[in-house]
Amino acid sequence: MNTDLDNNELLVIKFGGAYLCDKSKYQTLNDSNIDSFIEIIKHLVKGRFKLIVLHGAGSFGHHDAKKYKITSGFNKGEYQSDVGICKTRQSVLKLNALLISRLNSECINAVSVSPFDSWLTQDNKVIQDNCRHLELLLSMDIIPILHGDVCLDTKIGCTIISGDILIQTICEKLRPKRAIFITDVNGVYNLPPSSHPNAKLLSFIHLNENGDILNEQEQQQQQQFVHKQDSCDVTGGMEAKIKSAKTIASLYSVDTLIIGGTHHEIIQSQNLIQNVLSLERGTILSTKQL
Ligand SMILES: Nc1ncnc2c1ncn2[C@@H]1O[C@H](COP(=O)(O)OP(=O)(O)OP(=O)(O)O)[C@@H](O)[C@H]1O
Ligand SMILES: C=C(C)CCOP(=O)(O)O
Repeated sequence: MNTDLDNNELLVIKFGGAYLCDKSKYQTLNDSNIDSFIEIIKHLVKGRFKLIVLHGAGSFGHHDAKKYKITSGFNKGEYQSDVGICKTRQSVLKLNALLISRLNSECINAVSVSPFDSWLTQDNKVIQDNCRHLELLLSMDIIPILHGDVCLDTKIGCTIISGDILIQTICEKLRPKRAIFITDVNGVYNLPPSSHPNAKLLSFIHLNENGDILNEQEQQQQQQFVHKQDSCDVTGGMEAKIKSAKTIASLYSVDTLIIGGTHHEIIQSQNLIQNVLSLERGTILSTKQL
């Protein structure tokens, strides 16, 4: 079967758990943002983009993973990791099944491609992925839906693999036109926006090939970008997202956008980058001078 991809049509898009859920309340959805999730995907499909979609776990996963210390590795006696693995997976699969059933009911062909069965890490480094499955599904016009998940680890037994890490490997292997992170804030701010009402949105983070920030002001502010999250999160929050976005943009030369899910019109537009810059909504990370 011919699976040659026109990478110019491929978007890899991660919907954050903070956007889809209320992260502070166990297994609680954000219903209006789930409606928007469906609308955004519908429009992108209509716009003839090929899509790989990922979603975070939000309050369907982080709470269980934290309680059973899944990121500390397998320890049945001390952490009850055996119980924790089952509970965490049950939680995140609940969210995944719900999103897919909503998509399917809108006649969007989307299937679950859980990382748990096919990805492996060694001491938290990815050593096996399912990108070949993703390519085959794309050639069949089926949208693969991945999610942050429990991952078996050949050294420590088990860990959590975030959607922010999955998207890195996917971009490395499939080199899409663009990677998009959708979350509950407008983009990356110079200061944590929840505790700094006057924080400034950074529209463009210019990087060199090593992932170093080139714009002077943004470089100076780098240390202040993030703070410890208030919400329940085991995968590093915004800090991990910025790190992942920097890797994707610099090492794999894929222009990357971090944006709030309320900006539908921008996410769906063909002229995405220009709109983000001119309307000052969202943050673009790129090695090019845009
Ligand atoms: N400098 C910053 N710029 C933007 N957001 C920030 C910054 N520092 C901290 N944050 C916080 O990061 C949060 C989003 O990160 P988080 O990891 O929770 O998102 P997510 O990817 O949507 O969730 P999940 O990890 O469950 O998939 C925002 O709610 C925001 O308050
Ligand atoms: C906590 C679990 C199960 C996955 C976390 O994935 P993320 O929300 O994408 O960071």
